[in-house]
Amino acid sequence: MDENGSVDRLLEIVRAVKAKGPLVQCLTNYVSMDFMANGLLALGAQPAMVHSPAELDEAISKVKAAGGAVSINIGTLDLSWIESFKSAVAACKKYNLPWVLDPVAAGFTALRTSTAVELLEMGGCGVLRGNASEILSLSGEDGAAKGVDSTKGSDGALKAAKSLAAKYGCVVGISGAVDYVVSPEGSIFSCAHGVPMLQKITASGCLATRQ
Ligand SMILES: Nc1ncnc2c1ncn2[C@@H]1O[C@H](COP(=O)(O)OP(=O)(O)O)[C@@H](O)[C@H]1O
Ligand SMILES: Cc1ncsc1CCOP(=O)(O)O
Repeated sequence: MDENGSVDRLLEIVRAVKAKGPLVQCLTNYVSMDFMANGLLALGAQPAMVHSPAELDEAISKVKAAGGAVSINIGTLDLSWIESFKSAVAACKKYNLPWVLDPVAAGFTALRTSTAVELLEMGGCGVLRGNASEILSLSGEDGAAKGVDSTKGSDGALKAAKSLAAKYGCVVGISGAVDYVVSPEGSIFSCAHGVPMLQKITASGCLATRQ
């Protein structure tokens, strides 16, 4: 973390997560399901991949009661996933539970950009985390996404992240060589500890969003 951040505070948060073992309900893509479940277990959380509209309301009410979290990842988008995402956001709003969004490949196709924007417009997003191309495209710029990957550096998306954070009242994370976290008020935390090899395995960004 930079001079504004605190490694001690970060470690404190990691320890608190391990102590609590939060239930994290994920609506995520087929590519990352197993990797994300294992990554959450490694962190000390308890993953549950639940995405059917037939059980989302009940599941999310129980996640709320358990003090857990809901995360939405649009990675393998289709019309039935969109229905699930909207049901999940509606249930999060009903139970007053903030949710996390990973707008995978926003900007690569119009459906991905519009779906992510529609979900954000529904309200209640607590954290939005994407790569630079995704964050730029959500703020209306040309993010030049190359499929699920970014062609831009994370610092190039800082202005867009600030504007999205203010507009939707959520924390915005941009991953890349330097990971940035922007608060709704515009404070910026940075972590210049990118791991280039993480670009060589799929779903590392998906996992980062969950954590
Ligand atoms: N150019 C880079 N140099 C070093 N590390 C990187 C770079 N790009 C991404 N990473 C690492 O990969 C992680 C996942 O980020 P990223 O690849 O941007 O996510 P996504 O999979 O959503 O595109 C980051 O947290 C960072 O550690
Ligand atoms: C390759 C791929 N295709 C659809 S989802 C997915 C995984 C994307 O993972 P990440 O956004 O972490 O690169």
